[in-house]
Amino acid sequence: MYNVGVVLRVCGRSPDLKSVLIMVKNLRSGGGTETYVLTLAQTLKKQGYRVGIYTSGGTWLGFFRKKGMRIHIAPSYKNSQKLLEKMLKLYQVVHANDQFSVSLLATLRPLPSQVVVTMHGKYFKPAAIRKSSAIAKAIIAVSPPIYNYAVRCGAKTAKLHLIPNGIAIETFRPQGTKSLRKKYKFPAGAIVIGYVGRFTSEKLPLGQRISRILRSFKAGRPNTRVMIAGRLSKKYVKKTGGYIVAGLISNMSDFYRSCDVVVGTGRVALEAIACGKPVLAVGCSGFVGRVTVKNFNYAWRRNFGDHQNRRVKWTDRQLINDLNKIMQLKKNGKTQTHQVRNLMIRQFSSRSMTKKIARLYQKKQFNSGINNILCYV
Ligand SMILES: CC(=O)N[C@H]1[C@@H](OP(=O)(O)OP(=O)(O)OC[C@H]2O[C@@H](n3ccc(=O)[nH]c3=O)[C@H](O)[C@@H]2O)O[C@H](CO)[C@@H](O)[C@@H]1O
Ligand SMILES: O=P([O-])([O-])O[C@@H]1[C@@H](O)[C@H](O)[C@@H](O)[C@H](O)[C@@H]1O
Repeated sequence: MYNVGVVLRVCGRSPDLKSVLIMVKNLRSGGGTETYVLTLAQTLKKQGYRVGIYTSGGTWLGFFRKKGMRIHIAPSYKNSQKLLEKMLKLYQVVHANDQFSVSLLATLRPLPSQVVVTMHGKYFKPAAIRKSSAIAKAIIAVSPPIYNYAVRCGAKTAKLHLIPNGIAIETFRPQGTKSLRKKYKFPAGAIVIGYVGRFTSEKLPLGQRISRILRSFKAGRPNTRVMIAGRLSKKYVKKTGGYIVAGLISNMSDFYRSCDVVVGTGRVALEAIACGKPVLAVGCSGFVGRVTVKNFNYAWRRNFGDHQNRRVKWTDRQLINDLNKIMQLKKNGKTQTHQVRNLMIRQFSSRSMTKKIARLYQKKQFNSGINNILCYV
């Protein structure tokens, strides 16, 4: 019997790289980096990959374990070279998701050869981007502004790939329960507006501002209810009758389905669209407004308000006007929402994201940077 690896090598190809160690220093609850990692890991597993997660732990460790993830804990992350070297013998590819992981990988000797890095936001410092460019065979930017930012920081374009976030559309779908309406005893015909985002770091002022606007929007509208969700929302926002502060939610699809409109950005916007809801996109970098078929591409090129080359100011009035418009849309609005969902599903499913990423895992040669960007926009 021939050994498959030997046969492939004789043919000039390397064996399939079907095991991946995904690195993320912190597993914090309700964060986009964490849900990206979880979605990627689950989809890879479905496609036959062996997946491990290398982390120092965090408040979402139990949640990840419950989802069946194999976790390798390095309590002292920064100094965990010995453990990481051991782990790297068990996996063929390593996929880093933050700058701490890149820095740790860069201290190994010899350097691992099969490194892929995803940049989720501008919090990747320029030095970490240059390090990624030196050690990785591929760097993924999750949106065009992050791609441009990486280029400006000195990443080699031949290694850069624009691959948008992917959403598990089998979980985030219109069909299913709307149990939060029952839990919070909303009347049958209530109009429910939901805001979702972590109340930490750069997203704290955004969350506080939107919560304030929604509170005043609700006043004088007895049939309207507001639900605020996200890590630490309970610390920063006060609940009052009909204005619910739900805190951290672990079953987000149920939350979206319980809403009539969702305000959010980044993955939140994509997930709510997948659940068939009209979305008002506003994020750390600016305001997009209602996501429509017409502005869908514009919205995605800004990661639904989270990423932009320059931060753009917006007014409370813009958000209120768009909310009013969404409330007034009836049948026509439903058709639009359905069409937006179709666009989303075509481009942002976890299957299609993982397919593109798996191609990078298998990749040996680099294309020119121009090809990389044209493939995905
Ligand atoms: C400022 C910035 O650059 N942020 C980026 C960061 O995510 P960031 O952490 O800012 O968050 P996102 O809004 O993209 O996603 C939040 C995630 O947390 C989940 N959630 C939220 C609240 C809650 O109570 N429970 C819960 O599970 C949501 O379902 C969602 O999947 O990485 C994401 C993935 O590449 C990008 O899309 C974001 O643009
Ligand atoms: O700032 P914080 O909320 O402690 O942690 C956050 C993570 O939960 C999030 O997933 C990531 O995308 C952010 O950049 C940040 O690291």
